Amino acid sequence: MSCHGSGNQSVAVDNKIKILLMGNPNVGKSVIFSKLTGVHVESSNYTGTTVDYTLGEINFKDREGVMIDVPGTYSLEASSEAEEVAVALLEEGADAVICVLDATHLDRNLDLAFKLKEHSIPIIYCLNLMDVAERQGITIDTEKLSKELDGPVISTVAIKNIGLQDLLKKSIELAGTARTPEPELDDKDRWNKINKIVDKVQSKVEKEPTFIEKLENWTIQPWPGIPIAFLVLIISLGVVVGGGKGLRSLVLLPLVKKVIVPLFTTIVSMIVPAGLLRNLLVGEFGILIIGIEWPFALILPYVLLFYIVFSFLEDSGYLPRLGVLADGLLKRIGIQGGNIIPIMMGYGCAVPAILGTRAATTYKERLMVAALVSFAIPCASQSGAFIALLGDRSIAALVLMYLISFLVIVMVGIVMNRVIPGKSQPMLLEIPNLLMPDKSAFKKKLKIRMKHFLLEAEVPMMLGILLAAIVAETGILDKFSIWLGPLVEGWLGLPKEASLSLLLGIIRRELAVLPLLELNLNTLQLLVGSVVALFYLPCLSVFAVLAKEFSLKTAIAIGIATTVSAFVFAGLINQIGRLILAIV
Ligand SMILES: Nc1nc2c(ncn2[C@@H]2O[C@H](COP(=O)(O)OP(=O)(O)OP(=O)(O)O)[C@@H](O)[C@H]2O)c(=O)[nH]1
Ligand SMILES: [Mg+2]
Repeated sequence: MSCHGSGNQSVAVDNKIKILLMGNPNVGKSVIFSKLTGVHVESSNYTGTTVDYTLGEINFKDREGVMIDVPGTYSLEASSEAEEVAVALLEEGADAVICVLDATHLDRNLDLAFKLKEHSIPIIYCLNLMDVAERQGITIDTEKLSKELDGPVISTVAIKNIGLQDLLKKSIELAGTARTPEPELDDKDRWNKINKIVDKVQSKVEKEPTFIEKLENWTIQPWPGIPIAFLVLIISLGVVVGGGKGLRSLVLLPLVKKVIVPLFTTIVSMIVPAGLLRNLLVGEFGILIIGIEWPFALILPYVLLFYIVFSFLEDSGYLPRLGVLADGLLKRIGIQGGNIIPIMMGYGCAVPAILGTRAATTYKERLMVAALVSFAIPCASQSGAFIALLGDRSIAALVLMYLISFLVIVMVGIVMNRVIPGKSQPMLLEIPNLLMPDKSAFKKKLKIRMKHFLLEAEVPMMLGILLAAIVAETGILDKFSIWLGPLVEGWLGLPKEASLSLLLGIIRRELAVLPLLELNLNTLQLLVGSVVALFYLPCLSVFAVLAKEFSLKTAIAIGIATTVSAFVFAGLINQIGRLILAIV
């Protein structure tokens, strides 16, 4: 059983042992949870991966219980929505708390441990990331630590499943026992106590820094961090764009065009008589022709490669380092460097990116990041469509489109920073250790993301294509085109058939791009069409998540703002482009 919570709802669990997994962000709680309950939850090497709780069942011998993966928190004074969830869960009570400690940052982690001690729930301390601590020359005497904390301490390497069964056993044994809450200490006393404990239990041998440790330092300083960031960007783009193009033109397109499409056409022509139904199936916009080619041969390779690269960057711990380097730039538009993670996530899909903003410390920042992501950041499917559309004709046009997107992000950021009341607050941007991504976790993550893409994107895409086939076959498209003529043909300089993009773009963002593939456009028209698609309406799922996380009014306001921008910017590019072409 698994259950994902949302916000403030209470977790009622009848007669079962209830164990909370708590700790600072990025200490391995979600990995421990997934291994002990068998319920997969996302883990990543940065703070704030888990922004809501998940419930899973645990069994040990004949005892049954539930475990709850709680969002990471530094203190028990909630400073973000994700932390609010953590505090609410603790206040609701449990039979035991597993306090997960990062063995490489014992002092900082003990701060939360002492805060938990002020509650009466029994605590089991899980000293995780012991492999990384060892790599860094850190040894911790767990027996001494256990004495100091007056509770069991179990050392673990969660990703290798080391120590987790012991942890579960101890937690179940201790669940429900009584513990006297300890008095609250003021900050100074608490830190004195923590420092004394760390001195007693921890020893560190100074070693010559390893290459990874050197890289850890290099990647957060402007030199050589910025050149490294560019290198990472170029390699990532090479893999996604180059690899995607190769996969598409060498494997998928020939397979679809030479094998699947002729096969379907032959079968359908044999069974279905010529007419509307046959056209819907295998005609110009046939669901069995375009419905297979667009999602599987054009979009899928880019989405797959994007998630391979992104998941690698995510699990290696590199993304927050980019946040440090971009902090200065992002601060100018009123957001902290840590928000680079939801922004980068937006290049995959805006939905998890908007949910990820729950880790931001102020409402203003949450709203700004969510709006930026909905505004001008193309999702992976849309990028795939752009590469398919522009990449083959003109790489310069493709680069120009991403530059426009970047410029608009900066402009929108500056405007929102002025208009939205409130201030952004310094956000604790913790820099994780650089880690080699765990293979099995990586594979699982990729599988889940691709499954999600197939269900959430491919199905609506095929429905959109069916709609396209219907409007094209029934003549509705012609009427729609006449109606939109002044806008599409006059202002944007596109052929009237491009109206189909506007119609389908309501369903999914990449569907605002793909119909343009069939229209023989010149490079300027391609760029104009792409810019319309870039800003056009957020897709339905993004609209829904904006309404849920903020309000319907906010979702509508963002939708109107992006759509108006789509026509204004694209039209201006068309008019200016024509002027330039006329002069040249
Ligand atoms: N090397 C190593 N990596 C680990 C270990 N435990 C977890 N990790 C990695 O540490 C990172 C953080 O793990 P998560 O489980 O996402 O951390 P979390 O505590 O749930 O973080 P939040 O959800 O942000 O609070 C991931 O990249 C894990 O693969 C471990 O024992 N050793
Ligand atoms: Mg987590």
